[in-house]
Amino acid sequence: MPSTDRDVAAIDATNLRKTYGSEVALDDMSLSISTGTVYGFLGPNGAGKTTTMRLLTGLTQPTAGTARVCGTPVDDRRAIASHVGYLPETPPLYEEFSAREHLDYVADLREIPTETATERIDEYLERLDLADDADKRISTYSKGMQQKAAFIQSVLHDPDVLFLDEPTSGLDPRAARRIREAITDFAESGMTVFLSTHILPVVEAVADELGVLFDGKLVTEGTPAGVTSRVETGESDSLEDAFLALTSESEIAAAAETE
Ligand SMILES: Nc1ncnc2c1ncn2[C@@H]1O[C@H](COP(=O)(O)OP(=O)(O)OP(=O)(O)O)[C@@H](O)[C@H]1O
Repeated sequence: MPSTDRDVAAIDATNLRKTYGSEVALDDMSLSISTGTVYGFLGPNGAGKTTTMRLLTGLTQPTAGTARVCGTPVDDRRAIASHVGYLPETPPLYEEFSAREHLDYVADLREIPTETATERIDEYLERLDLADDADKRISTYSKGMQQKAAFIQSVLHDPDVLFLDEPTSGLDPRAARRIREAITDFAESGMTVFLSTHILPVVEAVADELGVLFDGKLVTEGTPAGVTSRVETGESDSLEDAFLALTSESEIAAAAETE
């Protein structure tokens, strides 16, 4: 069970900015996300989603601004590591290991007591239908099987805040449903889940709140239903229409600013 104090925001970012040379990846972005929230993070390619997650997990440093996760500054990498779990878009896995060996190794690095680790690993392997293949080498796995192993790796230490980059990418419908169910269960147990995905039905199914990022700026926030109803698309009332309308409005505004 995550140990977060519910009075402290799970994620608190103020005026975050990240540049790579002349490229502005993130521009003055502020966020406050309460404990136990499933936060859907949407944005077109190149909007700055991965950059945001790398900043909030302490993997990269901001050019300006500050961020805290569970009250801990993200530049305190050692302390942050115990609070966060991160499933990146291309997860690092030791392909010569089996999933079980890999997960045992990660549990060891995380200093999870052996008995607890074995219990969790068995439970997750079972839950994600990976138990029968757990002793085969990861190099023989399909993309979806690798994604499942990486997902287990990201939650093994029972983090307070879980960052997921396209967690259902490459998964068949049954596996995708298992991940969605796991996300909902985690949130019920008090974990905060920060979910970046292009798969809008996943956001609609699990997110309590969402934020839309465009060109390094947060252009809207709210509940999925709130965002959908606030945006007059003139078409159907779907989150997809709202997302497309928001990001094209932002594109027009950004073009006008540069004229
Ligand atoms: N290491 C880097 N060096 C230079 N530019 C970078 C670097 N990482 C990201 N960028 C630039 O920052 C911007 C934001 O990239 P980022 O990967 O955060 O976007 P994203 O929203 O995650 O995109 P996608 O949905 O395609 O994964 C892009 O213009 C990208 O080219």
